[in-house]
This record gives sequence, C-alpha cells and structure tokens, in this order.
Amino acid sequence: MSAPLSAPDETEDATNSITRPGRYAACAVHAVRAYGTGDTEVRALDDVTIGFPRGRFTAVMGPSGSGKSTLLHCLAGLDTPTGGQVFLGDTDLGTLSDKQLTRLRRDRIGFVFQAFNLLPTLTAGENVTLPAALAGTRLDQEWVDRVVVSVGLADRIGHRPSELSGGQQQRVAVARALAARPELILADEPTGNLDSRSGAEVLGLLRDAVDSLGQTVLMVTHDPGAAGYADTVVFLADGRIADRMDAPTPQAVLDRLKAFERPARTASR
Ligand SMILES: Nc1ncnc2c1ncn2[C@@H]1O[C@H](COP(=O)(O)OP(=O)(O)OP(=O)(O)O)[C@@H](O)[C@H]1O
Repeated sequence: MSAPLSAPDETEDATNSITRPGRYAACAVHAVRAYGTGDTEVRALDDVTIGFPRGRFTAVMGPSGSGKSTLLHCLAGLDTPTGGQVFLGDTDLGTLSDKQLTRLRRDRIGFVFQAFNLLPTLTAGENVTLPAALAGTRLDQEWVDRVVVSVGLADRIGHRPSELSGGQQQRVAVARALAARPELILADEPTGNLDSRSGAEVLGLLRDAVDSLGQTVLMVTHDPGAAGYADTVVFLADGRIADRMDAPTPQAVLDRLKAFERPARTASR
C-alpha cells in the first residue's frame, strides 16, 4: 500500500518520516510562505507539513486565498518558502541555486496549467517533445508514441495549436507533461478552460497516468467533480492543512467544502 498523507494531527510523526529519502514524490516540512511584514503580513502557507506519496493522485482544494497555488508553486521551486523546507524526492529545494532549480523543474516535473503555454509555430508533436529537446534529454520514442496515442492525439500530431480545440490543446499539454516521465506532475486548475467533456477526458488522462504509468499527480482544483478523480483530497484553509479525504466522491467533497464555508458565513453575519 502507498504511504499515507500526513494528517494534521500527525505533524511531528510526519516530520520525522517525511524526509526519509524516496518515501514521497514531494513534501513540505513546516513550510511557511509569508508576504509583507508586521500588521500587513499574510501567511499564504502557515506551517504546512505534508507528504505526497508516489504513484498517487492527490487533489488540493480549499477556499479562494487558502494557499493552494502557493503550495504548488513552492513544491515546484517557482516560489520560495520563507520558513521550513520543501523536497522533491530527497532533494531539498532550499539548497539549490536558481540554475539548479530551473534544471530540476525541466528534468523532474511536468506542468499542466490552465494556460496551455503551447508554442503557436510548432506542431502538437513538436510541442510535446520540446522540453526534452531543450534539456538535451533523449526521449524514449516508443513511450512518446504510447503517450500520444493514450491522449488521443495520434491523428492531430502534425497540427499547430491554432488548428486544435481547447480540449485538444490541453491534451497536448498533458502529453508534454508525461513525455519525459517526470517524477511529479503538477496541475493547476487543468480543466478550468474546458467544456465538461474535454475536462473529463483530461482528468481521465491524469488518472490513467497514475494507474497505468505509475506517475504521481498533484492537482489544484475548485471543482468537486475533478477532485472525484483523485485518490485523496487535501483541504487547505488559511494557509494550513485543514482536512483530508481518501476515496473522495464529488458529493462528499462538496459537503466537506460547505462545512468549511459555513463558520465564515456565520461569523460575518
Ligand atoms: N505575491 C503576493 N503578494 C502578496 N500576497 C500574496 C501574493 N501571492 C499570494 N498572496 C496571498 O496569499 C494567499 C494565498 O494565495 P494563493 O494564490 O496561494 O491562494 P489560492 O488558494 O490558490 O487562491 P485561489 O483559489 O483564489 O486561486 C492569499 O491571501 C493571497 O492574497
């Protein structure tokens, strides 16, 4: 069985076990990300300790401003915690230079963000292989072919992004994230711009990446339906891990989210 995510009340135990090299695809240990100082300080992350097990699909949810994107960005080395540590595997990101962080992102993380970030002058196929080409990494062509077929792009591979639908463009972004078999796939609202059918296809692909390919996926979403594809949902509130749910269903996630919102509404009345 996969190692469990750390529950909020298991922080100390998690801190001890979490840094054991290789146990988690990524983890945060007492991570703090503060913006501003004094009275105006905002703690986007407020002492977050959590590990994301390998070969699992985890969704991160929570109210707007709860710190979801900040957590994702810190785990990706795109943002730097002001306290604590973040690890990719057993690599402490705080020990790396900017150049090393850039290389780590390129070599070890696949990104699927809401803006597809495809290059318009390249074909779908070239967009899929570009990061590896830039990194000078030799791709396993058989693997790339399998990814392209599994994302349903085999007959669109020579098309440019402008000749593809939004859903197809996002599938190119998913294929690009999978092509080099990164340790971790980070997705930030990957279905935000898509109609429900295309969104379901992209989520199915991420699910498949975990089930068939053994990848690790971490996805920020507001959508309980999308969270239903995950193995586990982690809920953030005010920069802290507030709750978690295994084997989530969209209805159970919705109910849990409502429970978070209720005290805030009561307090404002
Ligand atoms: N560069 C910044 N400067 C100041 N405050 C920031 C900055 N980035 C984020 N914050 C604050 O940190 C908190 C967490 O922001 P974050 O974007 O991580 O939340 P989120 O849960 O992803 O929100 P949303 O669901 O709306 O995207 C918010 O209060 C936000 O205003």
